Amino acid sequence: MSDKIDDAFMALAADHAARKSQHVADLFAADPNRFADFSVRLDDLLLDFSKCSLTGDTLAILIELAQAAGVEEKRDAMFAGVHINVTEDRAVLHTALRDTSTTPLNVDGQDVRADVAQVLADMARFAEGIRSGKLAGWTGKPITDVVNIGIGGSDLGPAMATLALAPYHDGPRSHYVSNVDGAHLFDTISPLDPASTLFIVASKTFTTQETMSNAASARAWLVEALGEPAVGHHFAAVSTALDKVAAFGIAPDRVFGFWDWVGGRYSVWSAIGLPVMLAVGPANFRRFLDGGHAMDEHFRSAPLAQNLPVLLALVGVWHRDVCGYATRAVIPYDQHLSRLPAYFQQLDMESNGKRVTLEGKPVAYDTGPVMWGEPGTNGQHAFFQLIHQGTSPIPVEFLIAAHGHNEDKDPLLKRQHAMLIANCLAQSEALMRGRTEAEAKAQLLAAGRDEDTADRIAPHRVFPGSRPSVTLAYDKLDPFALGRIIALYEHRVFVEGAIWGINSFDQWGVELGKELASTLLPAVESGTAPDSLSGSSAGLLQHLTAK
Ligand SMILES: O=P(O)(O)OC[C@H]1O[C@H](O)[C@H](O)[C@@H](O)[C@@H]1O
Repeated sequence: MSDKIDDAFMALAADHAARKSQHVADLFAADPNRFADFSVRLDDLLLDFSKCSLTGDTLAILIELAQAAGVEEKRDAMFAGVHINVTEDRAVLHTALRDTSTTPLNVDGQDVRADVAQVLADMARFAEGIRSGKLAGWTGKPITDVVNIGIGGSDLGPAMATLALAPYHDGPRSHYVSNVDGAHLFDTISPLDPASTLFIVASKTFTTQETMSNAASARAWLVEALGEPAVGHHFAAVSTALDKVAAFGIAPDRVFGFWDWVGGRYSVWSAIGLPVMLAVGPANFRRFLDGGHAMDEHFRSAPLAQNLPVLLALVGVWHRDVCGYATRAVIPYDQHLSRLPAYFQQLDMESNGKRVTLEGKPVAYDTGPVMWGEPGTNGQHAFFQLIHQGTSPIPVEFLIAAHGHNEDKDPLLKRQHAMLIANCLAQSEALMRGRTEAEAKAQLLAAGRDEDTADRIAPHRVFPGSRPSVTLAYDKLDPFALGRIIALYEHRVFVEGAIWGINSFDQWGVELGKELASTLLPAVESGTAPDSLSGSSAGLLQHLTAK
């Protein structure tokens, strides 16, 4: 870490220490412009971070920190195709997947623009064929159900986006199978008709154990019902490893490629998005890409102090490294975003859950926090107790649309959307404002409780307040808005990783478990624990394989 970065962190720590007992409500009282000063817009997308404990001075130091960490230079290197993923020696160019410009973009001597456009055109042709019924199943029945078999980045992105875009879903029904637990595949396909089912085998590497075993089982199910020759009509594949796909026996015109410069958790914009395109159609998929591109342009051009991904990241760094908060919750007040927390968990935690710098040295500051969440209002009735009154503050990221999709259909549904907004605002307001013991007691007395009871109960009804949250508000969750939100979070992860000096684009931490699982499979099947196994694992293996 450079001296300038250390200096900035030291200045932030001093600022935090000096204002530790300051209540955010007092910051609002002191500054009538606080909302305007601590919120930023990109068209209808508004990021409000005024309910966090930052002041203008804090923000100025955070911007210096971003400059000292070289965020702008690193961003430009990413967009230019420099191999910033140094441990895998790869460029990081998911942004190229949503860019329609024709200016050449050379990656390792190859202009990727034409490749991207070609795969998108192939996907659209295939999607239109399936959606129109022209590309039918083996017996001539049109495809009514699409089952995506993939895991991690080959599952979470398209599954999240398909659900998010449910109001635009006019293609075949979508299903997602990921878990190696055969129950996932079995429960999904049992009710389906093989003659009208299409499987998409989605795997960047085409070696992932879960996906390969689910694909083999799905193939066997299909062959048993329709015979071997039917396979070609009921399978498609998405991968960077085209040689391995060919070995699986999927016809080349049903194979959609992508490239090693697209990370798995950044791949929903690539052919991995095929099931989304099948669900909502190529035009809506294009709008999703356009939304991502709009955020890319903003990220590249807006000054740091007005840059949404940069500000979201700086607030994240403030909470993680200066305030010391170990987790952050993402709570979409949008039922269509109910898979967003799971998607963000991979995006954020697989990217920034790192303990060494780009140079392989231990990091000097805490890196990625635990990210978790559930949709609102459900979370309110489950874990919000701890967020309001637990001993460790948890920064919350609220997402809310000004308009729902159904509100024009029925006044009751319009009212429900108003209730959704009211609940979302109420939560962030309550977290920030809190309730003092005197207020709690006065309320109890007003409700007719006697003095002794009020004294006894009041401490339990105190909310400390000053609990941080940001709110991301948008007009309506359409494909464009979704693309913008996803790209915003991608770039936020990038900026945080750049400040911490880590590689946000590898994932070596998932390897050891995978290696051990493949060596343990024969032991589980034979019931004999290898000598190298710890007493615990050997004991468990014996217990699980005893009969
Ligand atoms: O797409 P695949 O090659 O099958 O990989 C699926 C997933 O598995 C891996 O273990 C990685 O941790 C993920 O980043 C990846 O998205």
